[in-house]
Amino acid sequence: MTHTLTLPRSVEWKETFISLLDQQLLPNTVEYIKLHTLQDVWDAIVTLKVRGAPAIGITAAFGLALSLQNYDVQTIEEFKKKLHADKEFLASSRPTAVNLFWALERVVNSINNAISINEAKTLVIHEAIQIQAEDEATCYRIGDYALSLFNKHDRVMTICNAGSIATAYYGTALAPFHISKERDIPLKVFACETRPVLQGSRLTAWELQKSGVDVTLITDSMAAHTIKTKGINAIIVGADRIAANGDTANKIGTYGLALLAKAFNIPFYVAAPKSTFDLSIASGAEIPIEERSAKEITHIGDVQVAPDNISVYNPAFDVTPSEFITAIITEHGIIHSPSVDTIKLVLN
Ligand SMILES: CSC[C@H]1O[C@H](OP(=O)(O)O)[C@H](O)[C@@H]1O
Repeated sequence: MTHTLTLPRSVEWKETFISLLDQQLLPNTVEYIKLHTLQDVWDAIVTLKVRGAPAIGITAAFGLALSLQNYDVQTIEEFKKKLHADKEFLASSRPTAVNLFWALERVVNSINNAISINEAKTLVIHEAIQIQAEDEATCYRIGDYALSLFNKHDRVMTICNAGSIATAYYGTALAPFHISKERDIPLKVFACETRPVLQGSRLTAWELQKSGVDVTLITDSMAAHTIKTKGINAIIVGADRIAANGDTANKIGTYGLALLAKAFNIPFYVAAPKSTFDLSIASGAEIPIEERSAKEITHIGDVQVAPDNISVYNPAFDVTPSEFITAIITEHGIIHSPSVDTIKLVLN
């Protein structure tokens, strides 16, 4: 028997505004806010009201489609100049997830041959809608491929949230779990809470529980003990930027899980769309790692949990070398033992 899924969506295009699920309020409050300006979109990305590489790219694309409705320009050249400036502004919001830059570039390039302002406006809106629609189909394919790697009763660990709300729908690393419910496959998930922003406890636990998936929440420090005592069969994570050799940037803590997977001799999978690959960089050494505010670590909500004036280091991502990655699961197929050659083979 199959179950019909109804998963939460991160963002919706409403023509005169963007409807956004405010992920900072989850899991206690499910609230969709209205974004009316480019500044609203920039703020939403910077403050993680929307987060997750594909969801950031989709929201930024809709941000351009929203902003152009207020352009006071007379020529297509002026239009293109303003759109480029808006693109640069949104590109300054977060540095690591390549989907942001990929989506912005794709929208701006969509009007390269436009000869009128009206034509350009239509093309931008169409391209942004296309990006979201394609990502939903992409995530389903990733989930389908990922599911083929698991056995029916596997216990799988994950970190952060690479779920439906981090993408257009379904998610990447969480897609197999959602789809497993559609197919009555009883996978069990162990979700790391993912300090400091708690995307695991606040978002993944919430999302999987809503979907009816068997999910157990652990703290990040429990990962090794849980793998040993709970018989974890595999680890699957999302990605924010993958270099040409397969080195992968993902939420901080991911690299540690990859090392644990090696130590326990269990597979470590990365689930990511082609749009998360940055083939312009040779290795993970070139991936910019976002550092966020100290308050994310010294406070939990409004409660201070560290002494005043303490030094803090808050990298939001780390890079897992490709040698620790068993396979990268994409919509074009599974890249086993990721390398320059195996990536080219599957993606081209
Ligand atoms: C499907 S991409 C999800 C990816 O993005 C997360 O980072 P953030 O919550 O800071 O945007 C994390 O790295 C996830 O794996």
